[in-house]
Amino acid sequence: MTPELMEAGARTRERMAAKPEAGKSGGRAASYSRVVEPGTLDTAHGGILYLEDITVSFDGFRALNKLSLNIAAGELRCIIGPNGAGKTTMMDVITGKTRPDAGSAFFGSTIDLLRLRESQVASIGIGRKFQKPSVFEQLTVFENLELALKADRRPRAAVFARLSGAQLDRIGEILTLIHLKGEAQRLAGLLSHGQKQWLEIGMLLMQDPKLLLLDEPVAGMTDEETERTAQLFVSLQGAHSLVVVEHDMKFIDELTRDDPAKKVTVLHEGSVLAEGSLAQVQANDKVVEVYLGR
Ligand SMILES: Nc1ncnc2c1ncn2[C@@H]1O[C@H](COP(=O)(O)OP(=O)(O)OP(=O)(O)O)[C@@H](O)[C@H]1O
Repeated sequence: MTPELMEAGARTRERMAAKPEAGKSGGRAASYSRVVEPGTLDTAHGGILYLEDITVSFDGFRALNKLSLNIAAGELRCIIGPNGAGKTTMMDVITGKTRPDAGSAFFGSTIDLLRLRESQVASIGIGRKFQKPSVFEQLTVFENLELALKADRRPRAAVFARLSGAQLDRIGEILTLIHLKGEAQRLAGLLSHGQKQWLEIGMLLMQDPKLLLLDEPVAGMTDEETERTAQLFVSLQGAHSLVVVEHDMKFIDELTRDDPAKKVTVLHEGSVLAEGSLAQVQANDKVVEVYLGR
């Protein structure tokens, strides 16, 4: 092989390893290297979420200001930041609820999130948990999970359709994971606040999302429930990617305890102020000034 050919090959490999170009749809480089089904999640380059230079303005006020953030496949990323930092707006952009004025957002290398509607984002494997639990209080825990499995979301249709053995097994697994095995036949409305949060997380897991977005999941939980939730999330990393927005530093500490190098991102005024291990961001003067020192 000539040096020119080797050089050209190296350049092609570099291009293929690069993440998608900002603003372009579909990650052309990825399609050179292997066959990727349209709409299929491609994490071969290691990343599951790429936000680049996202800007969102509300009446001239920049809620997000050239925000860039990359999440690796299987990663559990904690996002902290003071009130108004842009955390919810960032989730809204990822899930198609808010369209940015500028920037790009890719799910894996090839799926351009900015071209999808909110309902499509949910169906490609991005699950979002809002702060307030929204379970069907008049149904049992089991029926809530059953409902989350079904395409037809009307409670009566879902409850009366027969479940396959595999589906029953899956519900059993999730019940164990969310610590509600003993409560399966209990009405969801009778659960504690923390248990309702777990049930809703279980309902998301029934859809087997690749990326879970969790907005202040432990707000209102007891210390014990918070610790169990941290254990649950840590057990999900790897098989799922998780982005956890949280104010509770004790919870962040519990989420990062298995790996002290685990990244924590601090948002401030719509941009990333700092990123690093929990110890690093806690020792960062800018972070102390805008957030932790308050
Ligand atoms: N629909 C909207 N119209 C106008 N301003 C908005 C809108 N949504 C958010 N904002 C503003 O954008 C900024 C970022 O808000 P956002 O809710 O994303 O912050 P946050 O980090 O989630 O805050 P919190 O921790 O309080 O939930 C805030 O100043 C907020 O007032």
